[in-house]
Amino acid sequence: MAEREPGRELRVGVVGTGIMGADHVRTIATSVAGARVSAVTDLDAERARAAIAGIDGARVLSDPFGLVADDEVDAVLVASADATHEELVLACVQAGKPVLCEKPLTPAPEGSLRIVEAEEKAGRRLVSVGFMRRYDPGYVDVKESLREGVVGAPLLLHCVHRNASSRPNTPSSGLITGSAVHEFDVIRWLLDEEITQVTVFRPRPSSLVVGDTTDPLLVLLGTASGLLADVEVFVNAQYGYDVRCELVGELGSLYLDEPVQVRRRAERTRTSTVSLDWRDRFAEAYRRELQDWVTGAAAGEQRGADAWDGYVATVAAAAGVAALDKPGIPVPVELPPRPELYATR
Ligand SMILES: NC(=O)C1=CN([C@@H]2O[C@H](COP(=O)(O)OP(=O)(O)OC[C@H]3O[C@@H](n4cnc5c(N)ncnc54)[C@H](O)[C@@H]3O)[C@@H](O)[C@H]2O)C=CC1
Ligand SMILES: O=C1[C@@H](O)[C@H](O)[C@@H](O)[C@H](O)[C@H]1O
Repeated sequence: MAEREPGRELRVGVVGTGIMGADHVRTIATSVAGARVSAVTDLDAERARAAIAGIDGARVLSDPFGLVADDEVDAVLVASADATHEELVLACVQAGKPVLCEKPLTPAPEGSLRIVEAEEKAGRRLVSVGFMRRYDPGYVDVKESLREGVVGAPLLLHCVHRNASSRPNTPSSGLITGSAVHEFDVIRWLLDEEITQVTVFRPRPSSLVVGDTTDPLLVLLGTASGLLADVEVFVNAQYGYDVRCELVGELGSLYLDEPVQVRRRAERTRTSTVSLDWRDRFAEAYRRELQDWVTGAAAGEQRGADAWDGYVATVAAAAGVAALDKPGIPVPVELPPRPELYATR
C-alpha cells in the first residue's frame, strides 16, 4: 500500500455505485471529515459517472481490481452485489488496504471464513463489515442502557424488520441472508453473546407477494445464556420501512421505535411519517459508520464489525436458511473457536 502522508485525506475507492454505493459516495463527499472519494467503479459506467457528478477529483475506473490496486486509493468501500464481495475483499487484504464491505460479508459462511483466514495469514485486521445498526443512536442507547443495568438482566427481545417492498423474485432465503442478517448481528452485539439456534416459522404468506417468496417469516433465535429473540421479517409490508426492537429485562423494557421527527395532531388524529427505506431510517448510522471507518483507517485501526463478526452472521444466516425447510424445528448455529486476531476489540 502506498504510504499516506500524515494529515492527508484518506482517498477512498468505491466498488459498486448502485443504491448503497451512491449513497455512501454522497455521504463521504458531504458529511465525513478526513476523507475524499478518489475513484469509483461499476459494471454500469453511466451509474458510476452519475455517482461522482460534482465531486472534485473523483475518477471513474473500469476495473474493480484496478481500483483496489490504484496508487491513489488508500481504502476501499465494497458496495457491489453480494456475490462479488469475497474476491474484492480478499484483493484488499492482499493489497494491505482497509476495506469496508457492505453486508453480508459473503453470501455463504465458507467465503467469509476464507476472508478470516486471509486476515489471520496477513496478521492484521483490515476488514470492516457494514452492519451500520451498531452506529444507530437508538441501538447504541439500548446497548448502553442495558450495560448500565437500567432494566436489569435481559430476558427477551422482540424485533420487527419490515421493508415496503422487496426486489422482484427475491427468494425466501433472501429474507434471511439480506434482511434478518442485520438482526443476527445486532442481537449478538447488543447482548454480547452468541446465537446458538435458529427456528423459522412460515405464517400464511401475503397475497400481495408475487412468485414463491414466503413473506412474512417469523424467526426465533436462542442464545448461549438461554435468551429468546423473536424477529418478524416482512419485506413487502407496503406501508414503508419499519424497524423496531424491544428488549425486555427483569426490571423494565427498552423500546426502540422509528425515530419520529414531527408528530402532527389535527382533527383529533395523530400522524407521523414512516421511513421510505433504510437510507432515511439509518442515515445517521451510515454517516457515523463511515466516519469511524475513515478515522480508524487513517490511524491504522479496524473499527466496527470485523471479519469474524461478518463470518458469524453468515453462519447464523445459513442456519436460518436451513431452518426454512423445516418450519418449527430449531437448527443449531455451530461456530469454531474465535481466532486470537479477533480477541481484542
Ligand atoms: N447496510 C445496509 O443497510 C444495506 C446494504 N446493502 C448491501 O449493499 C450492497 C449493494 O446493494 P444495493 O446498492 O442495494 O444494490 P444495487 O444493485 O443497487 O447496486 C449494486 C451495484 O453493484 C454493481 N456491480 C455488481 N457487480 C459488480 C462488479 N463486479 N464490479 C463493479 N460493480 C459491480 C452493479 O452494477 C450495481 O450498480 C449489497 O451487498 C447489499 O446487500 C444493501 C442495502 C442496504
Ligand atoms: O440491508 C438492507 C437491505 O438489503 C434489506 O433488504 C433491508 O431489509 C435491510 O433493512 C437493509 O438494511
